[in-house]
Amino acid sequence: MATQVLTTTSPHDLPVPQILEPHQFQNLPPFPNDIPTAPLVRLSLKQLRKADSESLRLFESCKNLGFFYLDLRGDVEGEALLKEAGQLFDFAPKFYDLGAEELRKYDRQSQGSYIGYKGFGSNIVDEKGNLDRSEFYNIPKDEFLNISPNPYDHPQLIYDNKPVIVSYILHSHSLVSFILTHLNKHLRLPLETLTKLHALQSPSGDQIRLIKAPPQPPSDQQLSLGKHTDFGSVTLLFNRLGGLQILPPPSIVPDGTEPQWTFVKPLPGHCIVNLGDAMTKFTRGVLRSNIHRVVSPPGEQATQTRYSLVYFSRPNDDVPLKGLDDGGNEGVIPKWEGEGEEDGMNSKDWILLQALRLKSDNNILVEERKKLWEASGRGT
Ligand SMILES: O=C(O)CCC(=O)C(=O)O
Ligand SMILES: [Fe+2]
Repeated sequence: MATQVLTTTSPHDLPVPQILEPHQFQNLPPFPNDIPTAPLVRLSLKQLRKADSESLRLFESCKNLGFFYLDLRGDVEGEALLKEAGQLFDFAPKFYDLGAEELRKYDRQSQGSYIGYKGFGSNIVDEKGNLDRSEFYNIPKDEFLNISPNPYDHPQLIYDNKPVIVSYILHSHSLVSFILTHLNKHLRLPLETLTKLHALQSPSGDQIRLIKAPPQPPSDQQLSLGKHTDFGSVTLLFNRLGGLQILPPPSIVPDGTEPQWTFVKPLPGHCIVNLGDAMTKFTRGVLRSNIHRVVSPPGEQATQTRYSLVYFSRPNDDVPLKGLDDGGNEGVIPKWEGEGEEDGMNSKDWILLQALRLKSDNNILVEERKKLWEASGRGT
């Protein structure tokens, strides 16, 4: 791969400490080396800062698969994010030790909000009406940056860790903006179109999600998280254990073979980046929001509790989810060819609808759950 020679020193080239997250990988059984893994392209943040070829690889990955690895090592901001992700992985077990009874006080699903806690088994995961096998806690950007007019309350342990949470939000948002800048360029959109739709200080559904999935009994395995695409724009994901699977599009599997659910192997020093539905809508299908799900970790890893850490970036609340106007720079985003004006639900309503539509529990009859699954459109 061709790289450009740097003639100036940028702040991103400063020496960086080698801290990061080694213990969290070292203390776990290894990811098996005899199972197929998903063909995510591995990009480097450091290269992305300086090499056009890396930027092009990013664009291609976002068109072909909508998922890629990003090596954060060797970059000041990248390493800061890795360090904070490591701190949040240390925080997660302590946080979930508060127990479901305590955390349920922060479940706002019945009030029509996805902020806070989602208990074990409260979403439908498949056409049979089975329930999920994971807990979430969603921490909203707006509340922690003090731009939410009506913040909810959270467990004290969250406030005790506010500095790392705020810093993780800022670094994640900044990394997403950087990725959006590259996509903006390749989509030939007017300067800053995408970053203005994702302004840090404007209200949005951006959030951190901390996930816990305990080991499942070998004789009774269900999906930990049902198949889905993310609803927002760009998702940054940190995994220690396997369990995440993608269903690759037919275009990238060998001719004559059917796409199979395939594990994404977690890599130390990297985050997994994937695009959500908003990016597909903005680009009328040029960029891909790929389907994925979470199952029990593979091999020996199945004996472990799986934590995972997500940052969901979403368009600002008032942004309509429809094709973007390329300002006359023809050629990348196809023109709207439907009847009349293109219509788009605003981001806030879209996220809320998607986030709550599979809400359920054991008190709802299986037949009802199957209907909810069908109505969600995820069976297709
Ligand atoms: O836990 C993971 O690896 C993925 C989580 C995920 O896809 C989600 O929360 O949308
Ligand atoms: Fe997801």
